[in-house]
Amino acid sequence: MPSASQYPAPRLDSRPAETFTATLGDLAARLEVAAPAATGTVFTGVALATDHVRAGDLFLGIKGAHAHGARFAAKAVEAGATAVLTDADGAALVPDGVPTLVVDDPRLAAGPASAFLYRDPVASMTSIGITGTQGKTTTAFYVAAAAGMAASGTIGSIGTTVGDDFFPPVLTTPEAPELQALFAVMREQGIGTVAVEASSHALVLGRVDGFAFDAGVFLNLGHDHRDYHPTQADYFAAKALLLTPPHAKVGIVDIDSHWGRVLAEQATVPVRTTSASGSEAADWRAEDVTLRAHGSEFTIRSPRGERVRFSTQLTGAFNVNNILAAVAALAESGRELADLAPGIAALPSVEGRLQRFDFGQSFTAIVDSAHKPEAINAALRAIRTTTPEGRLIAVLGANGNRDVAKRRMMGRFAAMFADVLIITDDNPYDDDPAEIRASLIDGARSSVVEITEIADRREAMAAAVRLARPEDTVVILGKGHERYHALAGGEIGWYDPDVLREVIEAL
Ligand SMILES: CC(=O)N[C@H]1[C@@H](OP(=O)(O)OP(=O)(O)OC[C@H]2O[C@@H](n3ccc(=O)[nH]c3=O)[C@H](O)[C@@H]2O)O[C@H](CO)[C@@H](O)[C@@H]1O[C@H](C)C(=O)N[C@@H](C)C(=O)N[C@H](CCC(=O)O)C(=O)O
Ligand SMILES: Nc1ncnc2c1ncn2[C@@H]1O[C@H](COP(=O)(O)OP(=O)(O)OP(=O)(O)O)[C@@H](O)[C@H]1O
Repeated sequence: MPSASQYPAPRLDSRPAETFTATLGDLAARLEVAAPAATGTVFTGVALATDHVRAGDLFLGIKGAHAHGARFAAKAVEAGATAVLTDADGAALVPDGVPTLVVDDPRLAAGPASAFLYRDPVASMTSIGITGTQGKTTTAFYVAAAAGMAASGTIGSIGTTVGDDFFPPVLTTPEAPELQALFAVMREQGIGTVAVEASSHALVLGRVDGFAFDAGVFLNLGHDHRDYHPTQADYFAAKALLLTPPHAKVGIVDIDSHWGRVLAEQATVPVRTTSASGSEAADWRAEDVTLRAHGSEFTIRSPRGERVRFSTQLTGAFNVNNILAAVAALAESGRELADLAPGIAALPSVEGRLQRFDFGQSFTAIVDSAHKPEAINAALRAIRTTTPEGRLIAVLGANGNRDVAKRRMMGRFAAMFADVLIITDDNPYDDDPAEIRASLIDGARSSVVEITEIADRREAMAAAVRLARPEDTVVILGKGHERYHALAGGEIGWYDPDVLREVIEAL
């Protein structure tokens, strides 16, 4: 059987095939800044990291947390950059004779400059931006499925899809030069709809500047992703940026949570609200919801009173919220509600999101990417409520080099739902793996649960499948779509579904 552990080699380049050209003078006019001396200098691409520079690029010298990017201008020119865009401090670092355009804030110019070079590619398609602590990836795939997968694109933590083509992920939301280049590739491929996960980092760092999404979706706000944001208010403000002009033409806000209701009041773009819990105040509602182990069925009611029955093969009440948001975003961007149901019903799974596998085993086997407390809570609750029979056997680890304070809580949430918990390693990097496992076990002890510690991830998965009876569910948490296992000695290739298949076949 071919291994699923290799990303399919992209058939496309991550930059458009057509050569786009612009001059520094034209760009200065577009950005409304003083023209540089070398106005006629031509550039054909944009890059903000020397590793990404191709011949003919404009290199963006941006002040970062560690260094001023303009320090690397000489390296960028060596790699083929024809010009540099930077601020006044950066200009002093650029070698003499290199054509340089000076702006106040080069990071904020990255989006507009890239969109300008590629002739505003996203304008030719329906674009949906999605933010929230949980559900971005799933909602992006629902948008693409509803609009027709073959003519849709998604950009997010699983990577970038362009119809059937695929690019592995670098960041959840790529930096603006890569994002705009991907939009240009999508335009060349005839993509009609694109769904983009907008992380809070991306919103703050201007990665989605330079264009307006047709609709910006806000799903929810938890505590899981706070490392970069000092307070919850700061985290909320970052997410709320998506619903601030010029980022989105209309905002779709899920008001089933506190922060959604706050945002619906505060957003400065026109807002349409959604609710899957029967809120009369919502413009878009899900009604008559039936949840099953293998998905759900419900009716979506539009603000105009239309009612269309939807179904999904994906588990979890939260997916009703995700579908409602995806559907409202597309419908508010001009799609017919009734046309959206077949694609949603046909979506078989989203990679690593409560993904079920049938390798011929008698029990239910699931792989899920949950690696933070709230996501573990949501995933295991969804399995437990829709599969009350049988035992839930969960395999759990925690990443090293981050989230130290969250490990006990991860163990605690897992133990609330699992009958058997197998604690193992999940990207320990150079942290002490035994210490990570001890924190998880410490948190899990607050509930009565059978806990086994098996450091080796493959052995842990093998133990889980050996324990499982036909009525049981085995869930492998943490990696989902990831293709690596990061150990102290370095990363090794790893794909949980492949290992799961191997340990099941060895039964
Ligand atoms: C915290 C954060 O977001 N950092 C971003 C920031 O890095 P930085 O400020 O540390 O950059 P720096 O090291 O000081 O370098 C300054 C500049 O010099 C450039 N440089 C540096 C060295 C060199 O040899 N050549 C070169 O060109 C860098 O590309 C950069 O433009 O600017 C860089 C590019 O300008 C980003 O790539 C980098 O994202 C890093 C890779 C990152 O890991 N970001 C993560 C945290 C992130 O954005 N995550 C979110 C999801 C979060 C979530 O789901 O919770 C995401 O959207 O992926
Ligand atoms: N609307 C939602 N509300 C609460 N939990 C959700 C929601 N949607 C998905 N989840 C849970 O969060 C997990 C991650 O979902 P998904 O990958 O779609 O979110 P994400 O925002 O893209 O997260 P990440 O950036 O970590 O990949 C799912 O497996 C599920 O357990």
